[in-house]
Amino acid sequence: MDIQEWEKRYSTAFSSISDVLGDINGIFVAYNSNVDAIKHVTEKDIHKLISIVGAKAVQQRIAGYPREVQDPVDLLARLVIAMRDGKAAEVPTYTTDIHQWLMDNLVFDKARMGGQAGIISNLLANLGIKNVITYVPWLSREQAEYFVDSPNLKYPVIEDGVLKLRHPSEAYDPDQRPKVNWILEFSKGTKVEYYEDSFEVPRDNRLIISSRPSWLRIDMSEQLYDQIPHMNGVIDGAILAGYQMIKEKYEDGTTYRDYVKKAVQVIKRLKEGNPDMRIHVEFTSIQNKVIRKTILKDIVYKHVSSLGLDTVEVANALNVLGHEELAYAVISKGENSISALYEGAVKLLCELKLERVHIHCLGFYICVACRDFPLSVEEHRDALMFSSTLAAAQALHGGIGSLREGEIGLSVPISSQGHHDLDQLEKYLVRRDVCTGTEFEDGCVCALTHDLIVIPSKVVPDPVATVGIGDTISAGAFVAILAMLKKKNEAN
Ligand SMILES: Nc1ncnc2c1ncn2[C@@H]1O[C@H](COP(=O)(O)O)[C@@H](O)[C@H]1O
Ligand SMILES: O=P(O)(O)OC[C@H]1O[C@](O)(COP(=O)(O)O)[C@@H](O)[C@@H]1O
Ligand SMILES: [Mg+2]
Repeated sequence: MDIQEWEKRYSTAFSSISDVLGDINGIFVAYNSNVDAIKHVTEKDIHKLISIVGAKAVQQRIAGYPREVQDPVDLLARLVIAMRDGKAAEVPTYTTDIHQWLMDNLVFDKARMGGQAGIISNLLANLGIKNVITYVPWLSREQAEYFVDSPNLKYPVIEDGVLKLRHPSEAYDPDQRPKVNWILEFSKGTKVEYYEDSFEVPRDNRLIISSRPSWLRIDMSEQLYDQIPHMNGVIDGAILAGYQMIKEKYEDGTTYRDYVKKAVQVIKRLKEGNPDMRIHVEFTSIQNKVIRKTILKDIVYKHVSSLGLDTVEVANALNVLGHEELAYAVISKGENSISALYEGAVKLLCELKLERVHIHCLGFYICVACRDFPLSVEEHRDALMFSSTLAAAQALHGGIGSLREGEIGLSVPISSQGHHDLDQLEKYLVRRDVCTGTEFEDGCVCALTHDLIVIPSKVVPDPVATVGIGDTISAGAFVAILAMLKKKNEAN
């Protein structure tokens, strides 16, 4: 299908999804909200930082590929790697010294709502979903201020043993400290020269320095846990994220197993009374492989319906599931990478017993779904086009204040590179008899064991920021799916 025809489909999809979004009763979103301190790193900034810590030290540390930021050299090593590859990355830091060092040497441009759950909660409230029940285990006064001031955004509290839904500004813990992450955004074309090396940044992206203070827990009080089923009348689905925060061992003797068990119990409670409740997990960068594997095998497997990820995250997931070669093919830039992404998506769908896997890339999205999912491939495709429109609006303006503002994304052209990249996948699938070229043409393929939906996506050449676009895509598509399911159920 040519780009113009795709553009027409985009407009129709956006309006048909907009018409049904109001049918959703509500959605539960947990766990990670934080404050993002965003800094756009210029050539001058990066050279200044490298000269402070020493170019030779950075060069040596790059070889060690630090998976945690313990000092400024680790930080610079990971920043140079992310800028050199143009890849998104998130690295944890367990010390407040890094925050202080960045404050002293860089100073952020702006502070915004951060964390998948925080970003998604605000987005869905702004899109007008009737009840967005957001939950963060560390709701500080400062954090509460970053939630949109809207009556449909609610926080669960227990008052006299009864579940009440209040705005976060009426529910925060005054003794709780805020969690602040640093987002170091960089632009395509930025030139970096250091030691004996030099390069030009190939793509707009960012490095996230995720603060992990010792009080951080993916958890909820016993009382709230008991009351979860009372939310079931209000919500049609849940979006869960933030499991990357789980640590192998805690100072109090507990381990990741305790928190994984609790996380699974929460999902079970959410499904009590409504076993068909759909749960989406938004994946992210997880440096610790034990935790990454456990999240996939113990939380996602069998308990979750839908998974959203970017390219690097697909490779990371495949890697810990024992598909190292495929993981390597996914991140290699060659012609095989799009077919590897598709094969990877199918592996995740089958091995994790999911209903849908949505991979968002720059220029196209790939979604695989199980054959018996109660929506047609065309409906899945509408959800993807709706989400790509929102992503374009997010990249254009850095936020979406209403469904109307989301619609602005329609003015962003579909990526011709993404459209072209899909040709590689078509050739691969036709060669393997998965489908014919005609079947692939409109992005809807019914393969033997799964459905495959692909779309070329809209790409903003100079995004305001890249952080949070993936969350917007996955949440947008997932609520579109929930809305269409709701409509269908009501009609039956
Ligand atoms: N400039 C962009 N325009 C539209 N969409 C974009 C742009 N840059 C990135 N994206 C999309 O966002 C995800 C990033 O996902 P994360 O989970 O935040 O890494 C990327 O895959 C693109 O689909
Ligand atoms: O692991 P943490 O500390 O929750 O950090 C999550 C980080 O990811 C983000 O939610 C962004 O998500 P994406 O990487 O999907 O864009 C940031 O806002 C936040 O700082
Ligand atoms: Mg993401």
